[in-house]
Amino acid sequence: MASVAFSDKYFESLLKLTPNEQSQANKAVMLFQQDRNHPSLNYEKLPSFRDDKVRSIRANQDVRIILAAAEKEDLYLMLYVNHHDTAYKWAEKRKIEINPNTGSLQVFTVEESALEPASVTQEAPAQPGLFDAIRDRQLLQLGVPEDALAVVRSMKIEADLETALINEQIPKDAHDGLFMLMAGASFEEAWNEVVPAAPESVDTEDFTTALTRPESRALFTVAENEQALQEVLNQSIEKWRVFLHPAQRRLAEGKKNGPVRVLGGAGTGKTVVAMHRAKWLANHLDEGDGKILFTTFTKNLAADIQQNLNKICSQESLAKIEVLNLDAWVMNFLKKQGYDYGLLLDSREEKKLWEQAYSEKPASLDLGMAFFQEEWARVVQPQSVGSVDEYKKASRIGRGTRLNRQQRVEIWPVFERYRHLLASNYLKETDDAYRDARELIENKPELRPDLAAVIVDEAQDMGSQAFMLIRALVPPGPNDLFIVGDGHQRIYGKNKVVLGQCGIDIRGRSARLKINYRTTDETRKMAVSILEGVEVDDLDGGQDTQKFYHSLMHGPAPEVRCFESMDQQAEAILTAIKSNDLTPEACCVIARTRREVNELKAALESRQQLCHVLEGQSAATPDDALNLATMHRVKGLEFDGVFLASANQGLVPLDFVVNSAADAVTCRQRENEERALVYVSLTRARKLAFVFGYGRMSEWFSGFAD
Ligand SMILES: Nc1ncnc2c1ncn2[C@@H]1O[C@H](COP(=O)(O)OP(=O)(O)OP(=O)(O)O)[C@@H](O)[C@H]1O
Repeated sequence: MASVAFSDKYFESLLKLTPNEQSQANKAVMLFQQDRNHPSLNYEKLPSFRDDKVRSIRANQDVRIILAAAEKEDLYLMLYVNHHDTAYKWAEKRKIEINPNTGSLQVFTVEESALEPASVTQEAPAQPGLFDAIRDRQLLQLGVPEDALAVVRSMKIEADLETALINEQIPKDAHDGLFMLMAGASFEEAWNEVVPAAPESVDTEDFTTALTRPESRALFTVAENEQALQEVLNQSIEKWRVFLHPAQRRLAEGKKNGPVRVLGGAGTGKTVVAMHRAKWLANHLDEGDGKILFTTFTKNLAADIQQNLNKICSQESLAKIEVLNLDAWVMNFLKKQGYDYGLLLDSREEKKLWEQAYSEKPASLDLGMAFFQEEWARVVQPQSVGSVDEYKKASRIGRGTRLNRQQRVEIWPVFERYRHLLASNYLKETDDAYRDARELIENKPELRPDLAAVIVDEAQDMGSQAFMLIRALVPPGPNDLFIVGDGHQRIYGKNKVVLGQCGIDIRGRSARLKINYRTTDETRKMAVSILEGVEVDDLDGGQDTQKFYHSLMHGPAPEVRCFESMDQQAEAILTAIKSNDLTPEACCVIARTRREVNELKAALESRQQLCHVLEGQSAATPDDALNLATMHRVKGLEFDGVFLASANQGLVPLDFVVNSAADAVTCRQRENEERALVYVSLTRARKLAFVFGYGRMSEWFSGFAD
């Protein structure tokens, strides 16, 4: 029986047809797989098609499917579907080839006269080309098809590269390398990134082998038999939409020799990769290997991930994956061992305990309560300091207030009292619970949960105790840990973790994702500019960078406006939703504090706008209701339209948080976290972002205001 493969473009075009036409197209493909010469299909090659392999079949009287045939291999690649004239026009200029250098399957347009590319700028001929410094041979090595060399050579400005991609004059995999060159990478850097496993030899007639390469699988889904074909056609729209980029696929699939760390800016598909990794592991685990724990920092994100996994995994795979935020996992585990403590999660209760402990402070030292809380969170807890002797020796690198040994001895009773208060109230901080669970497992290996692998999302918000526990959960070995995170999005005041110091050795197994699939480049740029100057870590003691982080989508730059009052701001939000053809339920109004969210809600409701505040694990947004949330709550989510609202002085950054820091170093850390919150908020936008304020606009946006 024939094998059928579908390109991403095929699904993209299929989704634009009516449901009836989609189902007719699906039926035609099913019939084609059984009997390609069935008379109703009218399988034919038109003389106007440039590529000899391109054919068409009928889905109904008007709709045509364009495909490429590798008849010797009984393999057919569905490329495009549309109404008759549009489909044929599309087919005329298409070429489908196996790239002789990279081995990937490429689909691209060849213009009538390749030397006269339609898309390039009309700049003066004297202007240098974007890729003048690169030889033809190098361009070919990066996967540029020979037929596209002329187009590449005629590119003068950044927009030319993008137009060529949009017009499909260069294949997607070749675009990646060209983009890196344009952004300043050397040829070697670009080549290592986009062709990390160059094939030794390529048979340009062997389509079956070409389809197995990650570069091709980023574009094609293969169905080898009838059942597989049914599955592909019946799968959810979400699945049709996401074709893993080769860089994502390489991470998600295959055996790894130990812990893997994946970094990447917002929207680069880290969670998607982590989910596909879970799926791959579940499909490749042997009987009796144990389960996969997929864990995150927040409960809400775990719930979202479970929902999305349900869409991409079979029931059998799902049964092998447990999705739970780490706090919940650790408390379940400890309760089963008879642990009698609750987690201290209520900040008011925490404050009460600190006020009592603070009474132990020596009168001779002028240190505020905030100092003790920070010292506890950044020194005592992460290093498991349990006695005054240990505290005398503890590392205080990065702390802004100096303390000599004698002073450490003098203030230790405050921490001792705090610990005592926790114990007498049957409370533990999360770090204590992580440590207790780890020690239990280390002392009694038979208690170690039956896990084959742990996948960690939002790793930047987890501290060293969390990672030491995670390390203890699975024995070191192949496929053990898969960790994804982004230091730019650290918003919960945690110390930077150094994985190597938690026994997690990621050397040689780390990667960085660079393409933002969610946000337009204009919004992304504004979000990144807020973080300018902030040093961001790579979770392992080094520095992260946003070099080559980009987005392929474009739109207007976020509109920044300051109004006279909250009321005017609310009115402007509603006007912007209407005038930009957005629906309220696909938008979110994001503010820094819960109180501000409530004020916005009142102002919007007084204008008869139904509102839906996202809190905890909220139910689905009702039709016509506008989402509202705090900056913390939108982590991991996405919306068509995002309103970063009440971006006023005093609120962004939140004065109270920044100014209550005990010293200059902590003050800077907190300000950086406030910047990260803005970065997270803006990068939730799929189509449009707005930054609105009233009274006095935040200084961070004064440069953008009109
Ligand atoms: N290869 C891809 N093709 C198309 N869409 C993709 C691809 N990878 C990811 N996406 C989409 O991009 C969006 C962002 O993905 P995801 O949430 O995994 O990113 P992330 O890096 O975890 O983001 P953040 O750190 O901001 O939460 C999602 O809508 C996802 O479906």
